Amino acid sequence: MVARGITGRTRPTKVKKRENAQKRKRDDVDVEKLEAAVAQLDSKGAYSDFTDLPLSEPTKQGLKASHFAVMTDVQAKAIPLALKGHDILGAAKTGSGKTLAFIVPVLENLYRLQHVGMDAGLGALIISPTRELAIQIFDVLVKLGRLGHMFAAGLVIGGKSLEAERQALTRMNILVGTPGRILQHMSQTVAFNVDDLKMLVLDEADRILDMGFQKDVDAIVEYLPKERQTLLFSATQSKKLSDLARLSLQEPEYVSVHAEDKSATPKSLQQNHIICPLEEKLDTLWSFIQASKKSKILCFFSSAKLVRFVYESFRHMQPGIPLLHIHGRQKQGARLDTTAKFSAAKSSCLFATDVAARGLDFPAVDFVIQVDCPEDADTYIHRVGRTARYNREGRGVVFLAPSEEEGMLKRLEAKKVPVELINVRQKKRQSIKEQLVHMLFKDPALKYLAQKAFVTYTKSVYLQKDKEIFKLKEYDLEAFAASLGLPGAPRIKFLKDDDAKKRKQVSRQELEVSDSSEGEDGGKANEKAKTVRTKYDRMFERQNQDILADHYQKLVKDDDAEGDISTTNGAVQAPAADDDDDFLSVKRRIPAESAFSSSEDEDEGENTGDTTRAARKVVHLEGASQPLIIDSNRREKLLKSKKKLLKLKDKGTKLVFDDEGNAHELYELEDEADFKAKGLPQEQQQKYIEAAREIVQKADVEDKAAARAKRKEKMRKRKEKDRAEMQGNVDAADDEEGVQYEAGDDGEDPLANFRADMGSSDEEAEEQPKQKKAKKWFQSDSEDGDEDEGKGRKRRKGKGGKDARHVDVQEPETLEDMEALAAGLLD
Ligand SMILES: Nc1ncnc2c1ncn2[C@@H]1O[C@H](COP(=O)(O)OP(=O)(O)OP(=O)(O)O)[C@@H](O)[C@H]1O
Repeated sequence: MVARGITGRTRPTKVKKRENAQKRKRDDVDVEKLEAAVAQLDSKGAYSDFTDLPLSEPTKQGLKASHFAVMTDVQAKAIPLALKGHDILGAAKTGSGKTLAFIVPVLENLYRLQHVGMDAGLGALIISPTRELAIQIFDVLVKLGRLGHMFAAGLVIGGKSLEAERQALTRMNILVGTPGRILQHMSQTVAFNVDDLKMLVLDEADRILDMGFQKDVDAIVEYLPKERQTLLFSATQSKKLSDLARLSLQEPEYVSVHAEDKSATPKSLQQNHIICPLEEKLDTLWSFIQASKKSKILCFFSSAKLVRFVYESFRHMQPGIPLLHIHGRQKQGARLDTTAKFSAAKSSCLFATDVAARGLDFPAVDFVIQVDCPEDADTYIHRVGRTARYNREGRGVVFLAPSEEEGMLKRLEAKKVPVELINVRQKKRQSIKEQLVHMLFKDPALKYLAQKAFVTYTKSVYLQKDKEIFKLKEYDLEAFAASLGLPGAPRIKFLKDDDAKKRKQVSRQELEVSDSSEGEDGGKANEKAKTVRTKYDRMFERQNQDILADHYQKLVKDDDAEGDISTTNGAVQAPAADDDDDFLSVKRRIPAESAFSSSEDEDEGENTGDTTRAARKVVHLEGASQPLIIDSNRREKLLKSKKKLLKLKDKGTKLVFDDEGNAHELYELEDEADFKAKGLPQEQQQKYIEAAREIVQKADVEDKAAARAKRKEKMRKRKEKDRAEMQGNVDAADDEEGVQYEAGDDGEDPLANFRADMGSSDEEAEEQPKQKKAKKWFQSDSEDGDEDEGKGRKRRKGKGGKDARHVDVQEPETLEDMEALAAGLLD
């Protein structure tokens, strides 16, 4: 047999061509003899050894080399039937050798058909529910066929390059794989030819045919020829007609070797159960492991997260036995590594999900501990079947919560599984709760894992079909969370949703009641209607909060936890109005700004339940007469801004100092007695006004004289300057020949006009450069915009000299100026 390991497990053949040809000749002779022998075979005969059966030389050699001599019951019954080409529905206890019961017929039937070589195509397809089991089957196939068989066998389980598998698939005669990957190749690999398939085998058939694989398996079967032999094997076989129809079984033979047995599990298996509340599971498991450090233990949990949490936390506590873990979310390499390690180990503890429950043949497992209750009796049987295999001894212990006991035992009894109650020695039970709390406190990742473990466990229980066993309300989830080291039970969305749905129903019913009883009890009904979810409830429901972040935990008051717990206790409660208030009244922390506050005091007494009032605070500012009340976010921010705070402080007062250096306010009130001694108030007022007027008049005369002197001086300077300029211009004109000033129509020099104006009035001449400014004062809006008129005025002025209506004025500076200006305008 050539095991062309599609997954890299290659065993190259170096048989020479000549030797091959000789072998084929020999095989042909063998096949003829074998066909005749099989035809003679009594399919229901009593055979005990493999040698009793008409098997090919290579198979015989393979069996011998693997030390398989005596057949197990299932092998003795199933192999003769299968050799004769019957479809088989085989059920036998765990560890009873079902694998050989289908591997031997596969090798033999294809051998007799000489379905071998590249051109033959796929002759047999073996489907397994898990990768690990597929690998195990492939190994048995290789082991048995390695001596002399010429088949090419392959393994397709995913996790490897699809392309590499494609290349090898076309040459395969026997293929082992998982449903998903097989279907992928059937639909995508063009050269994968299954048209001539002779045998289809389903190991753990009940699992492969159930909901999880239904679609894939149906699709695979569609690709296969109807004329084929089909073998189904499992420890827990269903005989559903619908399943048989789906697989086109033709008059199948039922091989149920242990159907008459008292027990559905191996006799060498000792089975017990203990009553263990959820919150005591980890303590009990830890104590058990501590007491069995030399054993090989396999522990089953209901979720991958729980497996990871227990593995990680127990590892931290150094149990003194090698720990391993396996679950479906691990990478293929890690899973294979773990199975190999556990198989090879003498003492070890493997934490696993049900991915390791079926078919895996770990040698010499001492204990199977079902820490989480299995979903049904079949799962129990498969799990516990990892020990006491092929007549070896083994022990199974299942932990049952008080609420699970009755239901589970009933199911086990119905399946003929004898389980005996034992007690845990309380003296030997160690509590690891404190250690877990400490570890979770130090390691947030572990805490997160614990939260996830809690949620997935709760979810798995919630989703269990058998409600006679799994009653979520009966578990103390708070205590369970505490036993994982968690400070409280994480809020669970599906419970919350469930709760919300129930609450909705309750409130709807209440509303209906209130509608019908309106008028009678309307007020009360309204009050009840208020208990419908608030926007905060809805807000929290919107979050993806399978697990809540810490700050949510703090924000969400205990009502949420109570909500969950109340569900578990069977009481459906609408949240109390107070709870909402609790959420709203999260106290605001106000930073102490010592630089600005001389004293601070919490105004707790003002807490009226209103958000802002609840956080009210009074701050006394230095230099402020009024205390500052902080009762809003805006005011809180104000405390941080020095600039804004300055505005709140009082303004300073201006002081004057007397000769002795004493400070006085600018306006100080006179002593009343002194004031009265000076006479009546009216007389004093009159006197004050007269004195003030005298001072003002005197000051006015002085001011006017000073202003006049200043003006005269200014005028004198200007005249001197103009005279000097005039003199300079004339000299320049005399010097420069050809430069003529253009005369007006009347022959006047334009500059002459200008000079004449200057000479006409000293005052006007003085203000000439300030014309524009003068205009500003007296020009009306209309004049300002009337450009044409201004031009016309200039024209008139240019032609006829000075405009009669035009008065050039200077900006008035004193009262006298104003008077002079007014007089000029009137003229
Ligand atoms: N005829 C035999 N003689 C000796 N050992 C055998 C024989 N048949 C099977 N065994 C051994 O018995 C063990 C269990 O076999 P196998 O895994 O086929 O059991 P199974 O019935 O498929 O169990 P499960 O239901 O758990 O899948 C294996 O270790 C196998 O090597």
